[in-house]
Amino acid sequence: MFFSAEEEQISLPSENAMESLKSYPMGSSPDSLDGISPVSGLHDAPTIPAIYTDVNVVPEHEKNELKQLIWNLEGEIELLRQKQRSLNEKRKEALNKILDIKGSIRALCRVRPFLLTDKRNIREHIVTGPEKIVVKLPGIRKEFEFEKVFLQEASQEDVFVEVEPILKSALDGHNVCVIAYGQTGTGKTFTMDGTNEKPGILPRALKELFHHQASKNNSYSLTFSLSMLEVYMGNLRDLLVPKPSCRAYEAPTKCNLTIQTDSKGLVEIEGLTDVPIPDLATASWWYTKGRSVRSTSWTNVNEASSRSHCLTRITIYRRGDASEAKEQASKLWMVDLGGSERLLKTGAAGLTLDEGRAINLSLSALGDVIAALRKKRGHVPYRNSKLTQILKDSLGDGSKVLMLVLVSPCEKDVAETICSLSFAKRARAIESNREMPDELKKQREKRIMLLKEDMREAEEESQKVGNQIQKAEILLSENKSLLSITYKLLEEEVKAPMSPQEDLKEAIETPPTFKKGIKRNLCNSLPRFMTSTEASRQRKSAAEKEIVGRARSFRSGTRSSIQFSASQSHSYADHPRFKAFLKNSNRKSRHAETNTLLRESPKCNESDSKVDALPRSKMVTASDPNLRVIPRHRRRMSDLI
Ligand SMILES: Nc1ncnc2c1ncn2[C@@H]1O[C@H](COP(=O)(O)OP(=O)(O)OP(=O)(O)O)[C@@H](O)[C@H]1O
Repeated sequence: MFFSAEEEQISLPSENAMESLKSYPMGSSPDSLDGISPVSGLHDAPTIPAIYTDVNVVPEHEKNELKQLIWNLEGEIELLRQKQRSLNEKRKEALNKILDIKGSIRALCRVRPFLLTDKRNIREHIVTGPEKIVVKLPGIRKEFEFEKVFLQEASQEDVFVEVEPILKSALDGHNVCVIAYGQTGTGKTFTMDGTNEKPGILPRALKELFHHQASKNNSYSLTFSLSMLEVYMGNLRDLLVPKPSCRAYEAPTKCNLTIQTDSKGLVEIEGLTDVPIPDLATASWWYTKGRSVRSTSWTNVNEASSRSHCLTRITIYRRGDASEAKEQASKLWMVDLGGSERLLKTGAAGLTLDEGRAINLSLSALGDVIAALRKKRGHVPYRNSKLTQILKDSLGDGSKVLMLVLVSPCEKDVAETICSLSFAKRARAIESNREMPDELKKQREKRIMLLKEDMREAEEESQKVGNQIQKAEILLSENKSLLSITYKLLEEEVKAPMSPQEDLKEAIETPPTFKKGIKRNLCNSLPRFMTSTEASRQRKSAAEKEIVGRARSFRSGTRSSIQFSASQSHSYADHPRFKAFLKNSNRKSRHAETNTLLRESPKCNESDSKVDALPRSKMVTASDPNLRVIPRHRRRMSDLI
């Protein structure tokens, strides 16, 4: 158990012992053997004194202390877990309050930068501020307030920062929706999916989810699954089916999924593929696959215009520890809506015209639902479109919605821009800042700041507690391993108790061939056939080196692992009880070793020396895996020299 460097000498014969052994004449026994009755036959054969050593240096009280330490550690880990849970609750509460103040339906606006194909006007008709956007046309001035307006130079990262709180809300168990809305070609797909160089919200969200999953700061475990579908011409099409090469009308089975709502109001789409995503690589693979089969076509406005609403669902499964055994599932919807468009402008005809009509109809239904929710109307018209039916349990009570309105900077798009901004204004859940008295506005901002501070503190504290839990768990598992080794030793001891008399009896029954390893210089009178050969001596010397080496590595390994944990875990290493235990253990080990050494020497001269041979099964060999820890194992002197 707690070995010291000196202990390795326990198993080695001292010079005196060697001398005393040499001084015994062959066939005689030392005085100390007087008490043992002679066994017939023993005197006929040359009596080889042997030394037995006992390397079991784990006294009973130390094992009990170890058990106590494990018990204490388990208790303290549980307390830390409770603390972490309450900190997480505190953080969650603060986040909910922030989101409630901001509104359960938040609206942000992003203005797309000019593209190479855009015609730029000298006169600016769109003026943007951090929270407002003003559209100016001759005789018209329209101002729209938003929680945030992203200017043309805003990066994908800037946008994602605003999405993160809603992501945390999803991780906390809420159903949430991030919806990109806007005219064709304004950057909805760019914002949601992005490019390889500039990843959008969805790939960043996946990365963030897995980052959170790996974080040790959780008192729960997380798993995720992914589904992707598009609402195309009023039909649902699974984007993750094995061979999704069809258009909606070509494969009715997977292209016309049905939506079910259970008694609790939870929505499920029958037959929709839901793939588990154990890691980011798998998630990215499925996501790329789903994206690649989305229906797009060329229009006057966008050469790869999305002709459908694309919905990506990440289901978050959250399982707490034993006290919170029930698994919770929440949905994170990422919705890239089809472009809102005036059909004449896009040059749509035939199928594309029908697609545009279908998109517009469902967008209008979505607007109605959001407006009804905002006004807290008794009836919410979810059933008016497939899109709103699917999102029913993620738009209503307890859910959070983030709507990103994408607009074009071009003058030719002004009418569309005003339509999109009006849609978002209708959807906003709270009164805009402009309509709020200054005093109230300030109070609101201050409250949000305080809550953010609370959230940050709780997060930091929870992180620290998470680290403490991790360190305590390492320490606990080390101590458990030590204890299990100890019990293994005890079991072995129980299985094979060996009294000196038994040893003696067995020695008598041992075939004489076993005596091969006895050295001639120990007993000059040994017959030549009983002495070891040069090869066997070399083997034994190698075996002995291995024995010593193993013992040393075990001891140093054991100690270093404890020191590692102790130095890592401030809370436990600094704990007076733990310090005392380690100190005590080391002291006791040394004490035990010294005692063993003192005890063993006379023992060698007593009963053991009368036994000249043990069967191989009772001997410790270099290849014995239990050698490092065998209690009371006995080694014959003759095997070591
Ligand atoms: N913020 C931006 N920065 C750089 N390029 C952008 C940005 N937003 C959009 N674009 C570019 O504008 C073009 C149209 O964008 P995108 O396809 O995302 O529009 P959309 O709104 O999804 O259109 P549709 O509704 O027809 O699918 C793309 O070439 C895209 O790379």
